[in-house]
Amino acid sequence: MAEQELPGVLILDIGGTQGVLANHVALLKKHFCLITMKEFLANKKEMSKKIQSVFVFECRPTIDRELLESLPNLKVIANSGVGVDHLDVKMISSFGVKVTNTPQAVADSTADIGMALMLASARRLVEDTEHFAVDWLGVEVTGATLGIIGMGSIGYKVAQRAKAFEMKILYHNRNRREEEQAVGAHYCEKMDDLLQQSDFVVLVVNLSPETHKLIGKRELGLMKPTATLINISRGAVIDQDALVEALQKKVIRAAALDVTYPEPLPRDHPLLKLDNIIITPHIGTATVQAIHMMAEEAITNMLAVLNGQPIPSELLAH
Ligand SMILES: O=C(O)C(=O)CO
Repeated sequence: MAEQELPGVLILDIGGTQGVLANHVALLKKHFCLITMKEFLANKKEMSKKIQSVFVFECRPTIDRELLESLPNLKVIANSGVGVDHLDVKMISSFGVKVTNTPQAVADSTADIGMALMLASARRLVEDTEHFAVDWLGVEVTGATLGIIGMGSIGYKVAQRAKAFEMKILYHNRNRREEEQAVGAHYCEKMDDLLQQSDFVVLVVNLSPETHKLIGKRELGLMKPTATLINISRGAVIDQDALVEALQKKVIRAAALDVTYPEPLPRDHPLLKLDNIIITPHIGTATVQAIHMMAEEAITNMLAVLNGQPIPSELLAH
C-alpha cells in the first residue's frame, strides 16, 4: 500500500531517547502515515484532514481543546502507557474521540520495578559505602507482609512476584478481585487495616481526584515504624511534604519511589537530601521489551477504532 493511503497518525513527543523513537516509529510506519507535530504545525490545513489518530507517548504531552478542534477526522487518541492522568478523557470523549491505553504491555516491567525498589530498599543496595560501614543491617523481604494498594494488572503482577518471595499479601482495591486466590492475597476493605499490618506498602493506583494525596500524614502515621513505602503509580498519590516529614522523623523506615512530582524533582528538593529514600526517574516501562509491546498494543487499539472493531483497551469517561 502506498504511504499516502495509510491513515494519518499524529505522533506527540515520543519520549526522550532515540531508541524509543526509532522503535515506535518503525512499528507505527507499518500501518500509518506518520505526521510529527512540527509537520502538522507547518502545514495545518492539509495535515489536519489526514489525521485520524494521535499517538501519545506515556505521560508527557497533553491534548487540549484547541488541538481537538483542529482535527476534524480524529477518531482515537492512543496513549502508550497505562496512566492517563495527563489526558482529560471526558473532554476528549465529548468530541466523539476514543481514548485507549496499554495496560498489558506495561504490567511486567512496572511490577519488576516495584520489586526492584522493594529489594533495593530492604537490603540497602544503593547507599553510600561510608554510611554503610557503620550501619549495614537491612530487613528481609521473604516472609514479610506486603500491602498492595490498587490491584489492577500491575498490582496483580506484583502479587505474583511477591508470592515467590513467600510474602503475606494484603491488598486494597475498589473491588475485590477473583484472582486473589491464585496469589494467596487477602482483601482489606479498609486501606487503614492494610497500612497498619504491612511491612512494605506498594502504591499501584491510577491518579484521579480520589487518589490524589491518598497517602498523607495520617496514613503514614498508621504505618509501622519499620515499614517501607514504595510508589510505582504517580507522584501525586503521596503528599510529598508529609512524606519528607515522616522520613525525617523516622515515622516509617524508608521510601522507594519511581514517581514524584514534579519529575524530575528540583535538585534542592528535601526528598533528595534524605538517606532513607531511593528515587528512580520514572523507569517503570523503560525496557526494550515493554516499549515495543506498548507501541504494539497502542497500534492494535488504534486499528480497532479505525476499522470499527471492538477496542481492547478503551478508557471511558466518568
Ligand atoms: O504506563 C504508565 O503510565 C507508567 O507510568 C508506567 O511506569
